[in-house]
Amino acid sequence: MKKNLLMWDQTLFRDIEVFDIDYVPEQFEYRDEQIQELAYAVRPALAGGRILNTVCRGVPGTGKTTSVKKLFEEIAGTTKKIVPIHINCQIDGSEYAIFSRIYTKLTKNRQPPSGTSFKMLFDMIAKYIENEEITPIICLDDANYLVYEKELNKVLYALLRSHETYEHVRIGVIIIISDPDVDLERSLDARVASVFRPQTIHFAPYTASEVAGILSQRVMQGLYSNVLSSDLLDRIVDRTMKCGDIRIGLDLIKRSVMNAEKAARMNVTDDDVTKAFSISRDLRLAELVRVLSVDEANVLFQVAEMTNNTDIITTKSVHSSLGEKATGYTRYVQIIEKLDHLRLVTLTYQNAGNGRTRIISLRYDPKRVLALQKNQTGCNVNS
Ligand SMILES: Nc1ncnc2c1ncn2[C@@H]1O[C@H](COP(=O)(O)OP(=O)(O)OP(=O)(O)O)[C@@H](O)[C@H]1O
Repeated sequence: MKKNLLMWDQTLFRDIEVFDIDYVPEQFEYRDEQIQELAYAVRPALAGGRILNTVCRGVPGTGKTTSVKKLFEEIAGTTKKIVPIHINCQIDGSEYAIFSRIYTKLTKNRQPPSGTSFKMLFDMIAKYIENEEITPIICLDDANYLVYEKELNKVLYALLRSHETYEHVRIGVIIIISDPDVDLERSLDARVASVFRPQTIHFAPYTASEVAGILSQRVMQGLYSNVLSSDLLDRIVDRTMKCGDIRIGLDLIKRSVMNAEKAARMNVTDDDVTKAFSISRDLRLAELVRVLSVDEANVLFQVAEMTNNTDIITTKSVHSSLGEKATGYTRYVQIIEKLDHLRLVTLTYQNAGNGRTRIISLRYDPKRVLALQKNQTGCNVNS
């Protein structure tokens, strides 16, 4: 015990921040083509023209956010006339939240006065853009959440048709979608589709050698030499490929090294990686649970509880067992469908006596879901 405490300040990390999920790496390989395409879409705005609206598609952890952030850094260093704004739609998931964020970012931290209606908020943003003579480029990251919440059309309509009311306002849009099941064309209604004809940039999953390249670069930057052997790094690459998300690899390295530090060892062992994996493999699950609203989380945890004890779980049985935590049935159905979109549960129809009943199956081990319930407040898998 004493030894561990004394050794604690002898860190094995050269720079622990390089393993953070939102870290933007200096060296960013394998995505030159996509960044070129993004730059090509934005370039007309430098000459006072229109931006080519763009959709970036690819499963989680394929470098979409980082590519856009790289482009945004470059724009910010080149001109003050184009103002890039990155919005995380997992956090800002409604039209009002998105436009408040745009206002706050444009005006550098001024909050819209409380009670401001959407129309007033939009007017303040448009006037600011006209007065400053700027062109904002809005990146709606993880816009699939807006599709689930049926907010995407409203947001795009307001952004793309703004110049009809405000002559000098031009807003460029970059959308990032990480859910391969979202059919964007079918999600757009006709009045939006008529003005939104984006180009699509595809981000394919990384190959094993690309994952190895990215992770070993991060190891060199973030760890002292010999902390992680090349054999163990290979094992981590292997697990990352099986999970299909590079972020799991980054998290796994960080946790494995923290395990070694806790045991006051100078290097990572096989056991450190195994232990770390039992947590890192749930990275995505934990991220999803963390951003659920209280009502959504209540439904998910209820499904997990019932999965532990019941064979067949139906939409009706979950709703009635929620007791005083239950919302109205219409809202409840929206929640269940959202959990299905997020691939936390699967919904299937079953023809039962008086009409069609939906069966809910949890996609994860219920114990692993319920474990997140305990640390739901402040449950941050990055720390
Ligand atoms: N080519 C790369 N080189 C170095 N690091 C990378 C590369 N691609 C991704 N990463 C790292 O992987 C992590 C995830 O990348 P990023 O957030 O850009 O993916 P994403 O496709 O936007 O994922 P999501 O859809 O979940 O938002 C980040 O920490 C990023 O730094």
